[in-house]
Amino acid sequence: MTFTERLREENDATYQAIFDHPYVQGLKTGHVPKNALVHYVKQDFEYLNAFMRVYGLAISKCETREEMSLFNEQIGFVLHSEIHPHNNLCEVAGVPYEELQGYPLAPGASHYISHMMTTAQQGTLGEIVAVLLPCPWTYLDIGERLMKEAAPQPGLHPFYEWINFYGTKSMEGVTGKLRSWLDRYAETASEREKEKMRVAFAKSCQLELGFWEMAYTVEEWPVRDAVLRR
Ligand SMILES: Cc1ncc(CN)c(N)n1
Repeated sequence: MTFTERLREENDATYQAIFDHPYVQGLKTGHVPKNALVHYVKQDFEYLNAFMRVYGLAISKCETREEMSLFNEQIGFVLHSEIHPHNNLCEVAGVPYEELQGYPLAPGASHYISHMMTTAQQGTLGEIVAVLLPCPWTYLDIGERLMKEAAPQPGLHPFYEWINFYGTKSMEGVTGKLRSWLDRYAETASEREKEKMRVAFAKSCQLELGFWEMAYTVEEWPVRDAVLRR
């Protein structure tokens, strides 16, 4: 069993809880409340900005051009492709995408971003890849399962574009590349470093689940106006 196969097995319960979450099930049935769609896009726009910053920090630790190119490509993917699923959610909500950008982070998004940033600043490249991998991998899992279970048709299912984006090839490429790099890093990592990778990966999986919950419950800070914008 490879290192990443083991990570997937160890976190299977979290993957399943993500798929069973009412937000994800709402994407399947075509019924997600408008305020949950809006909250998700506001928070995910900021999350993906942070994700690109983490790729930037990873590049600062790369030894080879091959590694630099991997992270550089992924920044391009987030910038130019991952806007499509956001646009789908905005269309269903009936709100222009531009109106949902630049909002303060809710607690769930803030926690996840802090976890990625701390790992990016303090960790090795292997730990950084481990902290990032659940992002594409859990969405690939959701997308593939929704493609099978909802079998959405263009023009008939409101979230067809979203499901089609994550359920087809787009996430497979990035997930496969990050997995093979992580397996490679794990081959030469010490037991202590591998343990840190396992913890970083598991925590990101949990925070993926927390992100859906944050969006579904439209989570805000307890005293909303007391929080600074960023
Ligand atoms: C929180 C989160 N996780 C994963 C993805 C898919 N890249 C996303 N857009 N947002």
